[in-house]
Amino acid sequence: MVPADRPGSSPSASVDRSAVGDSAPAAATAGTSHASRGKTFDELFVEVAGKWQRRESGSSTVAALDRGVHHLGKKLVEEAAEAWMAAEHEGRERAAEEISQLLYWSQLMMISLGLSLDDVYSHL
Ligand SMILES: N=c1c2ncn([C@@H]3O[C@H](COP(=O)(O)OP(=O)(O)OP(=O)(O)O)[C@@H](O)[C@H]3O)c2ncn1[C@@H]1O[C@H](COP(=O)(O)O)[C@@H](O)[C@H]1O
Repeated sequence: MVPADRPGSSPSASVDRSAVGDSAPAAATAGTSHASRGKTFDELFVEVAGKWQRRESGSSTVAALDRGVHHLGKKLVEEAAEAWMAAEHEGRERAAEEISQLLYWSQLMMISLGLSLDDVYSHL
């Protein structure tokens, strides 16, 4: 469980409304060329942040966020290592799959800390 005094410790505190509120339909329709091959980073963020905000039952995202930053950090490192190994030994397709999981766990860490997409994009 995330400590109560940690930023983003509650669903309402963890989600930037600009990321999941009225912008959700726009995010879902933007970049429709991605529709046939998965989702964009922004679309996934809106989806998982919304699940956390609603405390959606049965969501593995909510269960993972409930375990807190330490768990998320371990998953982040695990997926980074798997992405590295896949890149060196398993080919581009497997590397792409592992990198997608790295992006997912990065998003969960962002949500746990109450970081918005813009908070991160401002450093790019
Ligand atoms: N994109 C992802 C995603 N990427 C990775 N993962 C999780 O990361 C784990 C990594 O898989 P690995 O193969 O490395 O590990 P594993 O051995 O299978 O599982 P572990 O033992 O590591 O838990 C997966 O088992 C998932 O739990 C994801 N879980 C969910 N999503 C998406 O997030 C959205 C919300 O999902 P739910 O919260 O489950 O509804 C949906 O669009 C999902 O597709």
